[in-house]
Amino acid sequence: MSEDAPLSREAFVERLRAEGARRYHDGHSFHQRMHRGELSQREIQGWVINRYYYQTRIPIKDALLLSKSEDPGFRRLWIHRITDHDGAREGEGGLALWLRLAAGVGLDPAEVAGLGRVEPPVRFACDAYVTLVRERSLLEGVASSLTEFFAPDLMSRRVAAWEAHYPWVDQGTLDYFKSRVTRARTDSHEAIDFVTAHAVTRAQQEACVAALVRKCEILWALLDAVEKAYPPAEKSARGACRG
Ligand SMILES: O=C(O)c1cc(C(=O)O)c2c(n1)C(=O)C(=O)c1cc(C(=O)O)[nH]c1-2
Repeated sequence: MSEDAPLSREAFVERLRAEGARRYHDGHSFHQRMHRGELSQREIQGWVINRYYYQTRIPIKDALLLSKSEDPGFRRLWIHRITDHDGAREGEGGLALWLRLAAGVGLDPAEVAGLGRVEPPVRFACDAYVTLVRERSLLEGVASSLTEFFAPDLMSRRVAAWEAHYPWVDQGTLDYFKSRVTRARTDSHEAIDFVTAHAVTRAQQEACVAALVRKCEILWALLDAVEKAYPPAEKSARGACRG
């Protein structure tokens, strides 16, 4: 078989799964420490403040994706992703739920919504996701959303860890993650169907893998920046002694 022959659907899906699984941010030390219950309230708050910026970029990148499609069928399929985050009315949707989570970890939701405490490298990483979707093809943009393939397991682990290890969190505010488990599963299946139907050449398949890899790098860079800005307590104490 020629090197340029397209992979079968099965082999292509397996390749995406393997590349994503190796790089997904569930393996990042910040998430691992979160799951082991090792984060302080300040570290959790830092994550919530900064991840909110990621959440705000999602409906913007989905609007860009919609604008790239000539197909009403695709637009009908995809458009709910904007309302999922923005809600059908003020106070509804994923962004509102995230702000409830912010209150649940002891933050002022209005301050989080103001984005004034977002670290510059977090902005840079999240904006890179929007840029990727703006500058690459519709197919690559959809492929970059395939990290959601891995999100349901991570969110389930996160809910279990927060319930077990962070009793000071208002547990009623974990609804965002609970609601995303099913949603992310459906969304990623829609995206995989689209990608496998439209990546018909080997070059297109490779471009999809590359977009997914870049998205994993973006999510990883976000956590690197959070970890740097909110170091573990003993590390910051040691830093303070030296300083
Ligand atoms: O908490 C997470 O670890 C996580 C990861 C991801 C992801 O893998 O991209 C998303 C989300 N959350 C999320 O809440 C979300 O709405 C979402 C949309 C997308 C996307 O690329 O379209 N990813 C994610």
